[in-house]
Amino acid sequence: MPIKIPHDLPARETLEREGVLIIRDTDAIRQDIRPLRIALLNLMPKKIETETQIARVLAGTPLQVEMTLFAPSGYVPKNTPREHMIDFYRSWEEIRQEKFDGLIVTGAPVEQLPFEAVVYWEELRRIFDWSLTHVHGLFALCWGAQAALHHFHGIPKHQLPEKRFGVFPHRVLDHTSLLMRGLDDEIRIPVSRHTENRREDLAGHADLEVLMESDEAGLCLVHDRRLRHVHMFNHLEYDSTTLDAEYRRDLEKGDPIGVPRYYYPGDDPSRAPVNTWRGNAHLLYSNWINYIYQTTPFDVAQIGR
Ligand SMILES: CC(=O)SCCNC(=O)CCNC(=O)[C@H](O)C(C)(C)COP(=O)(O)OP(=O)(O)OC[C@H]1O[C@@H](n2cnc3c(N)ncnc32)[C@H](O)[C@@H]1OP(=O)(O)O
Ligand SMILES: N[C@@H](CCO)C(=O)O
Repeated sequence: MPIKIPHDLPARETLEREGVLIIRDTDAIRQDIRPLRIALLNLMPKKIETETQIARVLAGTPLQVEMTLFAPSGYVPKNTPREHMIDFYRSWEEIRQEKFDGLIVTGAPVEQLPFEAVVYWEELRRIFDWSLTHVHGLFALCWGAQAALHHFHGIPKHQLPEKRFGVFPHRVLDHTSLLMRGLDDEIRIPVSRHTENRREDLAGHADLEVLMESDEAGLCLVHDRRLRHVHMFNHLEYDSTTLDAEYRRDLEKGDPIGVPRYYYPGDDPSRAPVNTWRGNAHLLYSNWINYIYQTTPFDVAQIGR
C-alpha cells in the first residue's frame, strides 16, 4: 500500500496506471496510523525516473509511507527542469530541522571521480553526519552506498577494468536477517557500474555483514548492524528497460561497452528484455520498511537520540 506523494508528481500517473496504491491526503488523515517518514536524497540526473522507481517499491507494504524529496542545497542539477525542482524538491537546508524514519540516498553518475571531486561531496558528508541524529535508518544505493561506506568507515571504491553490466545471479547469505526474509536463494539483480567495493576492505569492520554477493559481480548488499545502514551496490529498483536505455545511450556515444549480460533473451539486444527481479525488489524494500517500522520510535522527536 499506500505511498503518499505530492498530487502532481509525475510518478503518480505512472504508478496509478500500474495499479500501485497511492493514498490520498483525506484517507491518510482518517487512518489511525503514524506514517513512516522517508526522505529521498535524489542525486540521479534522471530524477523523475528515479522518484517513480523508488515510490513504486516503497508502496508495497500495508503502512503509510510519506516520501519527502530533497537534493543538496549547493548544486543545481542540469538534467532536471527547474520547475520540477521548485515544485517537488526541498533543499537539505530546508529539511534539516526535521526527523525521518528512513533516508534513501540514490546513486549518481560520478563513481569514476574521486569522492572529493563531486561538487556536493562536502555537503553530502554533512548530510551523512546529520542523519546520525535525525534519521533512524539509511538505505544507500550504488554510488550513494560507496560514498556512505567511505564516509563512515573509510572504505575505498575500486575502478573495474570494464563496466560491470547486466543482470547477474546473486546469493542470499543469511536468510535469517529481517532484510532478507522471503528472498529466493539465488536472485538476479541489475548491475551497472564501473567501480566496485571489495570484501577484503570490510575486514576489521565487525559491524558490517555481507547479506548478498555474486560470484561474477562481487559484493551487493552490506548491512551495518550498529548504525542501521543498508548499502546496496546494485539496482533492484530499475525498470525492465533501464539497462536497455543505458546500453543504447552508451552505444550512441561510442562507448565500447558490451551487451548487458543475462538480460536480453539469448543476449540478443533486438529482443525485449524480461524482468526477472521485480518480485525480489518489492520484497527487499518491504523488508527494509518493516525493519525500520519495527525499530523506529513512535514519537518522531525521539529519532536519533
Ligand atoms: C554508479 C551509480 O550510482 S549508477 C547511477 C547513475 N546512472 C545514471 O545516472 C543513469 C542515467 N544517466 C544518464 O543516462 C546520463 O547521466 C545523462 C544522459 C542523464 C546525462 O549524461 P551526460 O550528458 O554524459 O552528462 P552531463 O554533463 O549532463 O552530467 C551528468 C551528471 O553527472 C553528474 N556529475 C558529473 N560531474 C559531477 C561533479 N563533479 N559533481 C557532481 N555531479 C557531477 C551530475 O549528476 C550530472 O547530472 P545532473 O546535473 O543532472 O545531476
Ligand atoms: N548506471 C550508470 C553507471 C555509471 O555511473 C549508467 O550507466 O549511467
